[in-house]
Amino acid sequence: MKKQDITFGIHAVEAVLKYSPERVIELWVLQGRDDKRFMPILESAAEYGVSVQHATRKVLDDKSDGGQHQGVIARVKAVKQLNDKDLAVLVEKTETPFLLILDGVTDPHNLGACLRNADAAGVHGVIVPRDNSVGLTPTVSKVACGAAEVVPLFQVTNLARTMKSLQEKGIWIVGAAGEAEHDLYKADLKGSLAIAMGAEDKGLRRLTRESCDSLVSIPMTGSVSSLNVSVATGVCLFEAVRQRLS
Ligand SMILES: C[S@@+](CC[C@H](N)C(=O)[O-])C[C@H]1O[C@@H](n2cnc3c(N)ncnc32)[C@H](O)[C@@H]1O
Repeated sequence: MKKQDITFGIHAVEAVLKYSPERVIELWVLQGRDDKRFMPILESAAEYGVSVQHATRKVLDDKSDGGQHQGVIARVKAVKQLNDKDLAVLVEKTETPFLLILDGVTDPHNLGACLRNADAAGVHGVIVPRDNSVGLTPTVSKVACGAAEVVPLFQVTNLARTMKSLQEKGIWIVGAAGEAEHDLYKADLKGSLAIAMGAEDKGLRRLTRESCDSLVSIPMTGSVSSLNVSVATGVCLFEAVRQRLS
C-alpha cells in the first residue's frame, strides 16, 4: 500500500481537511491568485498547522498529472484500504444497512460520481471487487467532491462470497440490469439492502447476477440501450431513498 498520496480540487481538499485533517501533510496552492474559494482551505490549513506552498500552474499541473486541480493540491497520508472484515464490522453495527455494490467499475469519473451519489443518498458503504476495479485515485476523490472522505469504500477479494455473507446477515441484494423484467419502481427497496450495479462495458458479471436476490431494470423510453453506470446508480439509490422515507 502507498504511504502517501495526493488529493486535488477545492471540494476534495476541503473535505480531507474537514474529516481527516491528520492525513494532510502539506498543501500547494496556485500562486498569485487571490481566489475567495481558497479561503476556507487556507483557514483550515492554518488551524491544523498544515504548511502551504505557493506554486505555478505548471507545477500544479505536473503534480496532479494533468488532473483538474482547480489551483489546490494536498499531499496526504494514504487512507487505509478497507476489506471484508471492515465491512462485517460496519454491517454488525448498522441497524438497517443500505449498501452499494459496483461490480467492476473501471472509470475513475464513474466511481467518483457513484461515491457522490452514495453519500447524497445516505449509503453506509460502497463495495467493489479488489481486482479489475478502480480504487480511490486522486481523480476519484476530485470527482466525488468530498464524498470519498466520508463514504467507506470496501475492496473485497471475492465479491460473490461477500454477497453471500451479506445475505446471511439479512441483507437483500437487488441487481440493476437493463434487460431485467422487473421494474425498479415496483421493487421493494425498504429494509436492509444492497444495490448492485454492473461495469461500464459488460454490466453485472454472471456470478454477481446469479448471486442477487432479484434483478430490476430502470424503464427506458428512448432509443439508447442503457444509462451510464453513475446515472443508473443515482436513479436506483434515490428510488430506494424515496421508498425508505415514505
Ligand atoms: C453502461 S451499463 C452496462 C451496459 C452493458 N452493455 C450491459 O450489457 O449491461 C452499466 C450498468 O448500469 C446499470 N444500468 C444502466 N442502464 C440500466 C437500466 N436501464 N436498468 C437497470 N440498470 C441499468 C446496470 O447495472 C449496468 O450494468
